[in-house]
Amino acid sequence: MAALNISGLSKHFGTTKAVDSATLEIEAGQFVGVIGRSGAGKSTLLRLINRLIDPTEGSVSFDGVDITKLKGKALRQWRRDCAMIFQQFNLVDRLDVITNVLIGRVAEHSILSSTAMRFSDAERAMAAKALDRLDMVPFALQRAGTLSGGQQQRVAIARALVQNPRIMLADEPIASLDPGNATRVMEALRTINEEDKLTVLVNLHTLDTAREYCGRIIAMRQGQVMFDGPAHELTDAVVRDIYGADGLEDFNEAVTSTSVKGQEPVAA
Ligand SMILES: Nc1ncnc2c1ncn2[C@@H]1O[C@H](COP(=O)(O)OP(=O)(O)OP(=O)(O)O)[C@@H](O)[C@H]1O
Repeated sequence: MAALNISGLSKHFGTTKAVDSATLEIEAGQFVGVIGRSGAGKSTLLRLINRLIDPTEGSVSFDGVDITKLKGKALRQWRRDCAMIFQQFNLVDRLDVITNVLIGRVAEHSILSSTAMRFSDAERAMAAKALDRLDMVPFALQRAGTLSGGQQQRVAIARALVQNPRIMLADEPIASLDPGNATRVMEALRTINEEDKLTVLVNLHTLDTAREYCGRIIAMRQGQVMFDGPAHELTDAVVRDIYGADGLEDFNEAVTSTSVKGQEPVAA
């Protein structure tokens, strides 16, 4: 049985079908890229999986458990199992890096101990190990707000790792980064996928990145899954079929637009 089974999943916002009857099976340990233009439904799909939102129709199950039906403690446990990386990192700028990573452990604590930021030595060791995997130990005591975007995203990945997740979801994790930092973040996700055999589902605007890192690509358009297969099968011709003549240019434009935040694109 696949680790993640998505069946007839839909989410409507008024008349907008953000996700429209998606059916997907994702095996444990896969590195899956979800691509599509802005508004295609990629974020909504991830938010349905981690239960930030509830579906209009359909189900999502993980290892045979229907997570769309979870409530209370079981739902909180699922949110811990299902780590989420966001485009804007969501770190606490004024706190140092190691404390931001330890926030990934807060769900394991009582309200009192988490408010007081009391963490065990074992948890501190876990946070240090996660930072080490992301080459961020030298920054452990620096305030998160002083780091570059790429460094902040690596801290966010470390924070996700200390949750001991069973699946990692990343919603456009490199959309705000220059190409060099984008590569480091994607490499970090790849290493985690390979070493921990952790299933990674990552939303991407850029086709080239998806082809380079993701063994499997899911292409969405207007809420629907238009392609689901190995990266090498998503040829330029298939992209044109799905997205029309402008499809490739759109995705290439997305590559350029991610690289303009004050930095020149790095030559290939
Ligand atoms: N909370 C909401 N209320 C109303 N409409 C929404 C809401 N969330 C998403 N939508 C709509 O659902 C559609 C899919 O949005 P979604 O954010 O999932 O797309 P996306 O592919 O992730 O786009 P982007 O790359 O811009 O993040 C869009 O038309 C969007 O406007």
